[in-house]
Amino acid sequence: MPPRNDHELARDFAESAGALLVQVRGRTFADASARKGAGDAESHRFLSERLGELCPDDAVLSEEGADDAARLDADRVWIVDPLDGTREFSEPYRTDWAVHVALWERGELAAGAVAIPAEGLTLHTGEAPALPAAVDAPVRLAVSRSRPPALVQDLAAQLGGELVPMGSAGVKAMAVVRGQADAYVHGGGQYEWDSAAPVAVARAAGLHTSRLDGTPLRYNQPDPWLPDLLICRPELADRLLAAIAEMPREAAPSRPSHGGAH
Ligand SMILES: Nc1ncnc2c1ncn2[C@@H]1O[C@H](COP(=O)(O)O)[C@@H](OP(=O)(O)O)[C@H]1O
Ligand SMILES: [Mg+2]
Repeated sequence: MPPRNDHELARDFAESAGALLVQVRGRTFADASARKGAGDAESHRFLSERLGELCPDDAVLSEEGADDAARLDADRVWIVDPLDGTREFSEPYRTDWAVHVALWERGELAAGAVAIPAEGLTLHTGEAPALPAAVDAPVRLAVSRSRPPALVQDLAAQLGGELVPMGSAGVKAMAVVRGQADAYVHGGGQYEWDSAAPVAVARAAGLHTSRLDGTPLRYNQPDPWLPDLLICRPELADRLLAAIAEMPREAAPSRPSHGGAH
């Protein structure tokens, strides 16, 4: 059935790019570095073509594409990460990688989808799952498996919580939506495409989303660097924000050079 609205469009884009990535992964199974390059490039090309075909009047901000300043005057901008968790995609048998497709419309995220193709799962803003009931147990913090920020390790120690390491910003945010973790706390660097779709889906599911200082996450900014975020169950937001405010400030991280939109 053809998509009826922007939520379903976002879901279809993410799901079909994910299906393509599953094929790329199979084809390049023996060569991790070829797999990374082919995954990023082929998913980006596919999404650019589909967006151009189905939404020709909308602007696009993609991790793998050249940034076009025209997006700053556009009413609708698709913010996409064609392959989030590229490192995990390149490792055999891991399932923690994702495709992010979000739609920003006149100042706010209007729709979004996160596909986790290796699990055959796509979560989207048109049909966000109900949050599992809260349980009285140590807080579980989803955290990067390859570069866990010191802030999150200190926070877990302070709260008596547990770290749940995994790859991909989308997979971590969806772990909170799915009840596999209670919060995703990130500091030290990221771009808009890493969090736009995950944040859209998390909001639709009723989660708290903000910067680490509690201020709103803003998208389609001139500079897409958006270095920190908190996504958590709503009943934990005040406690986590208060604890984060007490943490010693880390030195500003050096910003990595970026070969795509920046
Ligand atoms: N300090 C940092 N600076 C820039 N990007 C970062 C970052 N830490 C994490 N990211 C990005 O956030 C995504 C999730 O990372 P992680 O799995 O380590 O939590 C990755 O996206 P990509 O895979 O699209 O590059 C990664 O590049
Ligand atoms: Mg990413």
